Amino acid sequence: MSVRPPDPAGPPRPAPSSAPFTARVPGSKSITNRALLLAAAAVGTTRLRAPLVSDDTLAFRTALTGVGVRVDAAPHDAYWDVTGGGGAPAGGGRIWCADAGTAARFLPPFAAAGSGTFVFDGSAQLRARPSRPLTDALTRLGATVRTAPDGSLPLVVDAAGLDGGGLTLDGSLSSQYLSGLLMAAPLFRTPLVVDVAGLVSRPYVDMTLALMRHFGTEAAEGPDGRIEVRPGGYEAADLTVEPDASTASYLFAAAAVTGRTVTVPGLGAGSLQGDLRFVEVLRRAGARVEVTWDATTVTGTGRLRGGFDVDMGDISDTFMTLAAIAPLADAPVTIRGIGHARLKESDRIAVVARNLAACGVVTETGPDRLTVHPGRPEPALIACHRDHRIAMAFSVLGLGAPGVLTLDDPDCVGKTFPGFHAELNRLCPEYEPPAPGALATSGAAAPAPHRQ
Ligand SMILES: O=C(O)C1=C[C@@H](OP(=O)(O)O)[C@@H](O)[C@H](O)C1
Ligand SMILES: C=C(OP(=O)(O)O)C(=O)O
Repeated sequence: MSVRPPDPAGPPRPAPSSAPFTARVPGSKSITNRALLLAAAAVGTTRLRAPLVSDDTLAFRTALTGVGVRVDAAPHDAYWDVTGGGGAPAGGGRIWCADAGTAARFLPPFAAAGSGTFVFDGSAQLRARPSRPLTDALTRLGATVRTAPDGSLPLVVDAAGLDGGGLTLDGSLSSQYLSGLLMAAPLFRTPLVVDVAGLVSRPYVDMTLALMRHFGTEAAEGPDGRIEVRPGGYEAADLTVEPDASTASYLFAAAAVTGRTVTVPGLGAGSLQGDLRFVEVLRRAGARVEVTWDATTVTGTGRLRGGFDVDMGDISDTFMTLAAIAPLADAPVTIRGIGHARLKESDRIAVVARNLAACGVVTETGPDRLTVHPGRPEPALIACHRDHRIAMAFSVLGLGAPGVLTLDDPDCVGKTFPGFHAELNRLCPEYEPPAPGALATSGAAAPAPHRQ
């Protein structure tokens, strides 16, 4: 990736176009992977329109086809037809989760409700992420689960169906354990009642419950917060996947930083995704935001207002988008409630702080917070740590500080948005996408630095 610095000898760079830009944001990873699972468990064939096609969803789809689920893709992946088995998988298999947290947390409960021996593994990055709350919960429900000594991947599930019962679950590290258990629960022999403590990322659980309802199963949530799911299974139900709200955050932030107008159709007040609330944070930073039922538009001023403190615990995938552009604000910005973001593709608080420090920007961190001070970024090599969101967030910072930033691994965006660099270039022609294969991934042979 590269942003051409203005050439002092050349003609002045034209001001950013004020014409509204309609962004092409690919489908939601979280909706695609939930819908794949629910359709795989359902009776009948579900047409999943506009699915996300990226590393995480292809890993999830391959995992399901590997255990006997049929997925027929239309030309150019306009839709996937998923023919469910009307229950949990039988016969066992080896399941490669790659880097996908959703695969590692949603598929073991689904398998445990079936029969056979299932072996789950993933990349070194995924192995480093915690699974213990989920594997402990499955064991308490009667499953036979073997894990690495720290409770994480690789794990082996000897499945023979599951009874439900009462369960207390620690939700403070990730909400994905709860989502995985809830989606599998209609396939259990008896009702499951879950009492969850310290839940982070709550909007993702609401998305889980809404999609379960779409596929025909209603979970009951009591006033005490307990969630009950009765046996019953799922029915096929066609679905159009919304654009991904976390992905849209980079294009909205680019609008805020460069003074452009960006509209994302298909993503509005009717969205299932909590991460759309990121636009409220941009509003606090001075951008104009319009949310209709089915579209969202952000218009930037080219200047960012700081001096605020925001809890992003429910929408932590978007905290890096704010943190990376925060040096361009006129006063410090503090982001709180994001301790669990240390357990994702990278320790995101530490990695953001180190990359901002490399740019000469002052930050302060705590176990679950980050403060970013204003500063003009200096030339730096951004260490992505194979984290797609670090790469995308710092690319947007580069728009506000032309000529100074280099990503060590631009291709890691493929986890959720393979076309990211091309789309940012379509919005901001001054942004030069990296040439394919021009850069090595981190950890491989020394990358040829790519200047922004
Ligand atoms: O359920 C989901 O689809 C997700 C939940 C969130 O994880 P945590 O619950 O671990 O915060 C989010 O970060 C992840 O990208 C997707
Ligand atoms: C945390 C993320 O992914 P996952 O947990 O699904 O691997 C993410 O996409 O930012």
